[in-house]
Amino acid sequence: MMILPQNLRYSFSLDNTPFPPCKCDKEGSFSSESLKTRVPFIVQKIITTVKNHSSSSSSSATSNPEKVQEAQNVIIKELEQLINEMSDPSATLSLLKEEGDTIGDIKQCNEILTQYNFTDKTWVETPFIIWETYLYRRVGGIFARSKYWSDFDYFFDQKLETFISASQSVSILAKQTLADDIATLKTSTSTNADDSENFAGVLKGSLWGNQNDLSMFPDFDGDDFNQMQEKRQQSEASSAIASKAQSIVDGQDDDDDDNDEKKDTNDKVQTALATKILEDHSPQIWQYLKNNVKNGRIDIVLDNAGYELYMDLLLANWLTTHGYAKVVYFHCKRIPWYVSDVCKPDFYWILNDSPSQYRQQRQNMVAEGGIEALEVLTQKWKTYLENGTWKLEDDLFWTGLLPFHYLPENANQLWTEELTKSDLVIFKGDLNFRKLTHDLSWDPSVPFADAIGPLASKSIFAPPIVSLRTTKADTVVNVDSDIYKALDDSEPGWLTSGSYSTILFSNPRSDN
Ligand SMILES: O=P(O)(O)OC[C@@]1(O)O[C@H](CO)[C@@H](O)[C@@H]1O
Repeated sequence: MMILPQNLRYSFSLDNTPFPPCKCDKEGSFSSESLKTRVPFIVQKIITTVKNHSSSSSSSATSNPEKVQEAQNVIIKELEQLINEMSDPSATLSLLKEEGDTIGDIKQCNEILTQYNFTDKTWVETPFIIWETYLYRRVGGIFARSKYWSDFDYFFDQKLETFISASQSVSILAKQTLADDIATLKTSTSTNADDSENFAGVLKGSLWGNQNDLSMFPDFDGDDFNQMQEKRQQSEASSAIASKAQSIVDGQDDDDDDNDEKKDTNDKVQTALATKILEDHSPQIWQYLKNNVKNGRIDIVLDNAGYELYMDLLLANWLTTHGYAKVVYFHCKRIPWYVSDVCKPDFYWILNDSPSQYRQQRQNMVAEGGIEALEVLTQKWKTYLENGTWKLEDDLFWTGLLPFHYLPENANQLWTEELTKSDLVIFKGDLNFRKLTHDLSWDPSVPFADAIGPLASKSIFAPPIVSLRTTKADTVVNVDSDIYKALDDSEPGWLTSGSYSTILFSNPRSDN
């Protein structure tokens, strides 16, 4: 493990980080491909979506079709301009247009762009996390400044596809969850041992739900939920991994002196490759919950809508029903974000509309009794929202340009009034992980708590933090060097395939 010196842990600044930020300067890298093809494709798809919507959801739209059309043309022009800038090697990040931008954080965004001279940097020179976030914020501004399109979610239809097409899985899980709920209510015989296994199950369900991220599959058409899983498997060289693991095992007799050490290494590598969880802190999280949290406050910083959100709701449901959470705060995005991130309407859609959508579209593709179970569950979740057991918030910090190292100083209210009062803050997904770790080219063995800097600091009352992430970008921390090397040697593209994951925990409130 590489431990960072204290002074480097806490003194982050955008232009002074302990490791270099991930950028697009390496030909063929994920970030460089993102700038060249993946992200422009996403913007192009927004243009198509806008063209296909002759009117927006705005109520004034129908009475003013010409104005709507005019506004549509302006939006398309600005989006095309954005695509051109991304491919222009001399273009720098321009300031966001302020006039008419109603999102609420335009001044702060432009201050950051100016303060760190991003307006003098080309896209290639700008850290990946900054330009990519800037891109989604700029698209948000283009719509927000348009009178007739300001409430239009250009990703909405795509977002629900993963939920609709996962009807089998959703309905089976609804039935199982309902059965567990009833059993828990009827008896108080559930023991901590049962809880431990059940908790690991819902936690890992929420973890793997993160594979369903449409910014990595912008052409996903929703016909088949398995299509996305299959695509992931195509990028896995499973046999290569198996043979690598085998060669490590075979090599264990080579040198008798190092036998025990080698066996430990082999076991560790094999377990990681078999479970696909490269570092798993779930036992520590469970110990913390069991011993410290009863009727507590849990926060979940959400990632993707649709199927992933459903898995997060099942996790929250379990924590609530089993008495660990008295209140769960869900944090979602204010504006459409990284294609499939949850906004408030996506959350309400699952609670209000998903059972009827299944009735209309998927009658024959759900488990028997599954829709009824989903109805009961979603009804219960609506009651949770109504009576304040669950709360849904969309602070603008989550769609701001800054990594989370700057959260305590830059989102004071969110930090002091909300997150520091939490017993556990669960950050979902890859983007949240990148923002937690500043998206640097870390030495992979740097501990999670070191990489998140101030968010692991006792002195500012940082809460216990969990990151549940399937790996879809180049940044990795808290992964054993042997495991990292085994994958790097055997499986090109493993870092960004989403096939591997980490469950990481930092607890600044513990005495250790
Ligand atoms: O946060 P999520 O949904 O898990 O992932 C978002 C994501 O697809 O966007 C980035 C590039 O756009 C990737 O690094 C990352 O995986």
